[in-house]
Amino acid sequence: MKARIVTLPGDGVGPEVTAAAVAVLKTVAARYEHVFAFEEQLIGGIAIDATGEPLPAASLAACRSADAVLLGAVGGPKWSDPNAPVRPEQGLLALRAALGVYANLRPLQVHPALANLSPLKNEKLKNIDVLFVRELTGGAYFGAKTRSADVATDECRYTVAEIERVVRRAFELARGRRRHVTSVDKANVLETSRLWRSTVQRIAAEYPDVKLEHQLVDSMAMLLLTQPNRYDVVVTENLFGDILTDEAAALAGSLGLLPSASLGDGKAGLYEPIHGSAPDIAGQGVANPVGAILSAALLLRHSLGLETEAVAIESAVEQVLRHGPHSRDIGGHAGTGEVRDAVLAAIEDHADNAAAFFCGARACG
Ligand SMILES: NC(=O)C1=CN([C@@H]2O[C@H](COP(=O)(O)OP(=O)(O)OC[C@H]3O[C@@H](n4cnc5c(N)ncnc54)[C@H](O)[C@@H]3O)[C@@H](O)[C@H]2O)C=CC1
Ligand SMILES: CC(C)CC(=O)C(=O)O
Ligand SMILES: [Mg+2]
Repeated sequence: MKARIVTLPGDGVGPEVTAAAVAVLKTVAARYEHVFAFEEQLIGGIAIDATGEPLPAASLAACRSADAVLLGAVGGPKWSDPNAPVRPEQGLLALRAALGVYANLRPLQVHPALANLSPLKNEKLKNIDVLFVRELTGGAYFGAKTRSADVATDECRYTVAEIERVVRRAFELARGRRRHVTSVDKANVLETSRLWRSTVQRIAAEYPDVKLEHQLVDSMAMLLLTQPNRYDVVVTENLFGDILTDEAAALAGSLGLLPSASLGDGKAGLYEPIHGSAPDIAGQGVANPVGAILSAALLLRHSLGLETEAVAIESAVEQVLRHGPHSRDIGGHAGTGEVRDAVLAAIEDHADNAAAFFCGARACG
């Protein structure tokens, strides 16, 4: 198949991990006979430096017409002055809103080879398979902001329509999994959460085959650590989802491991690791590329419909996590390039084995 993929490497480790993910996609294209055309565009701090804008019009136009967008990360100390007139993160928020990607899927699994890195005891880490569905284009990140000398406000606003569409997506996804949705809110205090909860309750009636439970976000933060294997699909609003998924990444062993897919109503999507620009390690060639590489797998699955190829990447990553090489954040000494090369080699192996199996089954020469 032919596809146009826009890459937005961004800032800090963003370019390092995006380059690894692009290398993986190029290997998949060569091996499985697809034609992926890549177009790199600016976003974030690097875009501010070049154009004064965190999301230049040319970048947005390219993203709007792409089959999928692969993003690294934005932000960093250079652009973090609280009084700065414009910030890199505004570019990412504007992109998510403009593309209408309201459902941010953040899968969490814990690889047994990394269980010792988790702050939890090993027995708590068995059978963890959670899909977070984070609302991505509403809530406090997008509400009106005010600021005077001694008071500031961030409006948290949700409409019923915004809640309905992401909650329906969560229930649909649960039907392909263990049919259990946990909706996380703060309905004992926040009006937006009471609207969230009553909307979830109403939508749940359309899915009688899916079990629903509600959980307040503060106790959910605790339960994620004490009973993480209880959860299947967790749906929540933007800010809560942002925080809970970084917490969840600690169970897996590193923030550098988790991918994400941001989807709207069409096929096109935005794919990015859940981590930020990691300024503390940027430029050293040591960032873990696994979150970005697994985001590329999600891109193949959700935007291009290439399930076999997505599984090939995921199996390759599984093999590398099992046998190494490992980057520094997960206890190894390998650089980003070494991990990338190991994943590329494992993809080739996976494809060779699949071809041998196919030939064996057909008794071809
Ligand atoms: N989607 C995005 O573009 C996001 C951007 N940010 C921005 O990133 C900047 C830094 O934010 P932080 O709170 O420090 O979060 P961060 O996610 O960049 O880093 C937190 C910690 O995780 C480590 N880490 C992150 N990714 C890693 C990787 N791939 N391999 C190994 N270690 C990794 C970092 O070294 C750091 O110790 C800020 O400007 C923030 O606004 C933060 C989160 C998301
Ligand atoms: C706008 C981003 C910096 C928010 C964030 O941390 C995220 O989406 O994970
Ligand atoms: Mg975050």
